[in-house]
Amino acid sequence: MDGDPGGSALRDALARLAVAGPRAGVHVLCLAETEPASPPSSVTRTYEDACAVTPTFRHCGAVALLSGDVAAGLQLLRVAPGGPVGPGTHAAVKAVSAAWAERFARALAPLRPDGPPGEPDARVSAPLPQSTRLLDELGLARATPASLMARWADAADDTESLGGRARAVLGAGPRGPVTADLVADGPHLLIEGPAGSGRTELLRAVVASLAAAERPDRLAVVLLDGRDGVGTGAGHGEGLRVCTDIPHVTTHLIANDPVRMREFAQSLAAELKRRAELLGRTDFARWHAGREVSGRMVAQRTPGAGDPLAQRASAAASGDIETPPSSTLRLRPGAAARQRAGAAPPLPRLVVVVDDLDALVSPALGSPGRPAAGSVIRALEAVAREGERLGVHLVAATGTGGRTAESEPARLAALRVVLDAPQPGPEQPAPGRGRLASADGRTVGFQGGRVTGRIPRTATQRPTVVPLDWQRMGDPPARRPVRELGNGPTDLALLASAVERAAREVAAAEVPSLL
Ligand SMILES: Nc1ncnc2c1ncn2[C@@H]1O[C@H](COP(=O)(O)OP(=O)(O)OP(=O)(O)O)[C@@H](O)[C@H]1O
Repeated sequence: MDGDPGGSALRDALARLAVAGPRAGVHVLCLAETEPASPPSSVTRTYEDACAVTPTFRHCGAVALLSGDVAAGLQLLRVAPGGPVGPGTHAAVKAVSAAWAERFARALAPLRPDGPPGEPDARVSAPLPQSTRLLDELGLARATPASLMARWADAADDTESLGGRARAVLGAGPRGPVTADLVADGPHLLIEGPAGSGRTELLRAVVASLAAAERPDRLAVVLLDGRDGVGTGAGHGEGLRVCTDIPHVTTHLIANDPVRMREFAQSLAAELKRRAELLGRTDFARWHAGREVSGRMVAQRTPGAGDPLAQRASAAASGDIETPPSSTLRLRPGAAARQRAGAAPPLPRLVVVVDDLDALVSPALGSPGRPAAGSVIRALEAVAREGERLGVHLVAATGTGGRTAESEPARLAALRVVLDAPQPGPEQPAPGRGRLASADGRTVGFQGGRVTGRIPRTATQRPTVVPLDWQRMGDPPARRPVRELGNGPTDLALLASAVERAAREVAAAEVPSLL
């Protein structure tokens, strides 16, 4: 491979795999210039040479030899502590070019070990970028309905997140995208940061990435802007309203109208009660597990169209009956249509996303929503306390300090993000720089993924030259600031449109609004 421009990158990528391989289940570890079907002695010699250069090879369970002028032959070997224990599978990778080797190396290079800190491989990490696009972190630079549907299909098979995935990608971390899994590590997430630190943008990224990870009839999103900053010149912009084109978003409330705020609080409390009654003594995940097993039997017992009692029992079992305070049982919007169609209504996960929680906890004197802020907070407190069992998650952003820290939504958040104060200046990172901490003490830094930026104008991107140490040869390609189209659609709009088309394609049932 000497003289091959892809060779050094490939060699470095393989050296990284020597560290990551056994954990990642990958055993392509050793690069060598051997002839296909080399005698065992030469294989052993090659292995010893490779171990002399990269001692970590010795700890690996298998070795791949790439042979021929441009590494066209691939041989997998099992390795015992003393060296290879005989030839393994042969494969021919025909007509492999230097460009292929480069692409292969680049594809392998971002693989990182996933071990606890303190182990030698935890050192392998890249510096955080100054800014990043969320779509790049999601691997959806060209968001298409097909790519989203593939993710949703994958989520349906995920036994770790029964009833729906709630996995938010926050941005770029030192070892790839940083994810907050509300099911595995939540249930709730609190984002703290001073004004201008990128809290609202991070909430938008959470909504966008939740939508990319799960279909809209398995995960619904409710948005609440705790402060009506639109038009105040406070730079608050559109708040969470820009997310309302995403089909997962069923409800958007701005805390400036006491009547609607009280209605929202009642409706959210009623939703918790409906879920509690529906689930009985089980919890959200187990309820879904049971339904998946008994799905066929339930389908066979669909009640007759002319039997109101049987219909009512079925609606109660499926959660379609609105719960008291109303003493009359009333089908929720959309429930009648679903019954006519014979489709089982979903019990989706619900994520309540709140911006400016502090403005609800301590509403400013004279703010229009002040009279009803208490009722909204009480409903959010109920979500914080009971949400885990009911499949309802809270993601809230707040300023630092003040009374919010003592509120239940803040106290009961197992996942916490702290954002840095914005730093002015061209060399400083963009807003959105912060750390994610989980309840088990793990902390990871990240640069938040921007989602309301304009789609980049790739045609005007020029090549960038970056000096690189040989130890960093396996890093992903250097990132550089993207130039945005001044008037094009935002990444969020691009994603929302693809999500909308994907939702239509999979015929996702609509989840009713809380308002
Ligand atoms: N991850 C990011 N990458 C690039 N720019 C960002 C990022 N996050 C935020 N910004 C920019 O920083 C500015 C402030 O962001 P944002 O409104 O989200 O902050 P905030 O903490 O909600 O503050 P405020 O509530 O005062 O508006 C906006 O101009 C936004 O476009």
